[in-house]
Amino acid sequence: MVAQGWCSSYIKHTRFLFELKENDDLCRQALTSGSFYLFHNLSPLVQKSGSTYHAPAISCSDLLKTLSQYGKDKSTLEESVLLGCSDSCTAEFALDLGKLEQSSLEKELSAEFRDLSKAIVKTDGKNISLLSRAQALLRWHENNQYCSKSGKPTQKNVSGSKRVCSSNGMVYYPQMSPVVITLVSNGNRCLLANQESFPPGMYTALAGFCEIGETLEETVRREVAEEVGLEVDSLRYYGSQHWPFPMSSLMIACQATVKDDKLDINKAELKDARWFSLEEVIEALQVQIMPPKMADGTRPVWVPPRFAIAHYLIQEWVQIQKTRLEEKINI
Ligand SMILES: NC(=O)C1=CN([C@@H]2O[C@H](COP(=O)(O)OP(=O)(O)OC[C@H]3O[C@@H](n4cnc5c(N)ncnc54)[C@H](O)[C@@H]3O)[C@@H](O)[C@H]2O)C=CC1
Ligand SMILES: [Mg+2]
Repeated sequence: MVAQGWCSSYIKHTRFLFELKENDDLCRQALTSGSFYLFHNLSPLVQKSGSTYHAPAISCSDLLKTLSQYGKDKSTLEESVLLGCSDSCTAEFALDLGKLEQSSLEKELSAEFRDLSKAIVKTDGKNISLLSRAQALLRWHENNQYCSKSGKPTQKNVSGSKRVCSSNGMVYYPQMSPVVITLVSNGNRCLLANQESFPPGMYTALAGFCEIGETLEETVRREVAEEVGLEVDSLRYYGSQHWPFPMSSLMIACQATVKDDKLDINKAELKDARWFSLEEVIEALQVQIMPPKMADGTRPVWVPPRFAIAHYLIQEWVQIQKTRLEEKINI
């Protein structure tokens, strides 16, 4: 049994959450003293402060007061999913109130439900990962209410770490799809691509879903060959990020090099792909997102903003190029 308030270190937090995930009674108890991030049909509740959004954590007592206005009681809390815990080990949950009327809820809570893909640009870093995780988990539960084998309903455990089929006991765990995102470099220049579905003028590193049975390295080699007709020569892991759009993905970012740089663009996948010099990439990193059209009717090239791992992957390439240049000058 874990008492509240005793844990402060990362390991203690992790063990606390581990118990909550699997122990329904303990998690039910944590619900009554937890804090809640609210959603409405997968749009998070946010409050504007200046030009940024902040997701308010609603206490259990405040939430129960709000729910009571709609004739709901504490049994509604069990529709929540566990997200994590605060430094003082208050369990944090996400709850979708999509069945209640949106505008009256917004008035009641003095905040708004905003589409995450739009709100994310203005949301602070810690809130972005929390809301991404919450939305992905809520969406997974919404989409997995029936067993794919028996067609019978599945039941969520209290924390939401799994669903179990009521007829055959099959256990379903929240899923995400691995995606590689690769910044290809030929030494002096890097390759950025644009897809039909991207906002106008946005260029980024090559991305692609892993296929069943592939290693990460195989996916990178296949995607680069498929999309731009190049053979990867070397590959280095950079970092990863959970990405909630359009479903839940684990973005695995890599730096790759190629020897040959003649592009053969797959037009079914990409609208355009180009080699960019260090100066051009530095310029693109400085362009605001969704820039207005220039005098000639085109838009300046821009890259994904700071909430996307692509941004940091591109920044790292710039840093490496700058260091190389400095080393050359110092020789
Ligand atoms: N966080 C970041 O920095 C960035 C994230 N991305 C994300 O990467 C993802 C993949 O990029 P794409 O070039 O679109 O991938 P892609 O090159 O693999 O093409 C997408 C196609 O792959 C197929 N596919 C295979 N497995 C799939 C699955 N599990 N889910 C959906 N489609 C699947 C579908 O036919 C789909 O049309 C996108 O969802 C995009 O949002 C893309 C660039 C930057
Ligand atoms: Mg792709």
